[in-house]
Amino acid sequence: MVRSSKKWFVIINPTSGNNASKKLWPKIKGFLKLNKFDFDFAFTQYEKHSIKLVYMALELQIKDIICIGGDGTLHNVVNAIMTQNYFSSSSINVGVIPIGTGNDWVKSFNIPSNIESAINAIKKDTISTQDIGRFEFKGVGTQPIYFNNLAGAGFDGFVVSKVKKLKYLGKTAYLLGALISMFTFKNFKSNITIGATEVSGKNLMILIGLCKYSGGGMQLTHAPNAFDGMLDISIAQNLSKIEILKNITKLFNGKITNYKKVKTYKAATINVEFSNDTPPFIQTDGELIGTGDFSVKIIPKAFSFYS
Ligand SMILES: Nc1ncnc2c1ncn2[C@@H]1O[C@H](COP(=O)(O)OP(=O)(O)OP(=O)(O)O)[C@@H](O)[C@H]1O
Repeated sequence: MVRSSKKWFVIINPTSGNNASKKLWPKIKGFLKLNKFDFDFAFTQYEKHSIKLVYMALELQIKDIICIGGDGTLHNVVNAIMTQNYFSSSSINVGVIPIGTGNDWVKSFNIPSNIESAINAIKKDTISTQDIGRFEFKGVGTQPIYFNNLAGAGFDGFVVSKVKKLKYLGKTAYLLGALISMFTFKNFKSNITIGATEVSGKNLMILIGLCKYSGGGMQLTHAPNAFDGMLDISIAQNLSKIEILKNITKLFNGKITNYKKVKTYKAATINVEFSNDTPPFIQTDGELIGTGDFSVKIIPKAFSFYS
């Protein structure tokens, strides 16, 4: 049950799910009131605005946040939680009503996509606390970026750069993005250090996962576990276009990690240096973040959510 003294802050990204959040907000607001949630709310007005909104809620001592949007909105909420100085990150609790295009993170935890069921799940007051990835570009002095689902460099980042323009198509945007990218993407050279293991060579993509699904339901890492204090890493080596096409269904059923040119690892850290003149795109939780040499380390049990 929702504790009567609890105050909530609801963040709505009106653009997520092809503007579905905006359309559905009156209905969601009605359900929240019906279920006696005591809440304030705000719409995001620009990219990453949810970071400021979370800071604002925490300043008002509101530690229970409801995030209405897709993976990108949740990613920004997580980044706010990991960079604020008001409370320990794991003492802030986030409920998610998933109204995005991919909605990948919620799938790992069976958080319902139906609005009423998602609210009922939050009402149960059951909290889980998962690990978070801390991504940092090397030598450029930019702030770390935190991710709660998966980071990817190479083909994966390239697909995300294409998907942005295709999101009006809904979930098929990711598959179509992968097919389009296949023809133009070029494999890249890199030196990778995973824990104490060094791997050099030409690769299609490097995936660093915490949870099971990304790219609109693809399963690209071998044994992801968001609670084991480890990164679940896949390196897809020098696959040709034909090999990508032949294996495309395996991207969705989890069997891609059995393919001979896909190597999997578990480690608490990874360092990646690119030797191409044009290093590949990188994405975290489906958000394109740029390109360059980077490192990632795990932060165990840092993010709490209603499960
Ligand atoms: N008012 C706004 N105008 C434009 N962009 C916004 C606004 N508010 C948030 N955003 C941006 O919208 C982007 C996409 O949001 P989100 O990922 O939640 O939806 P989606 O792309 O439909 O879903 P998914 O990531 O699950 O496929 C995020 O990068 C976020 O920073």
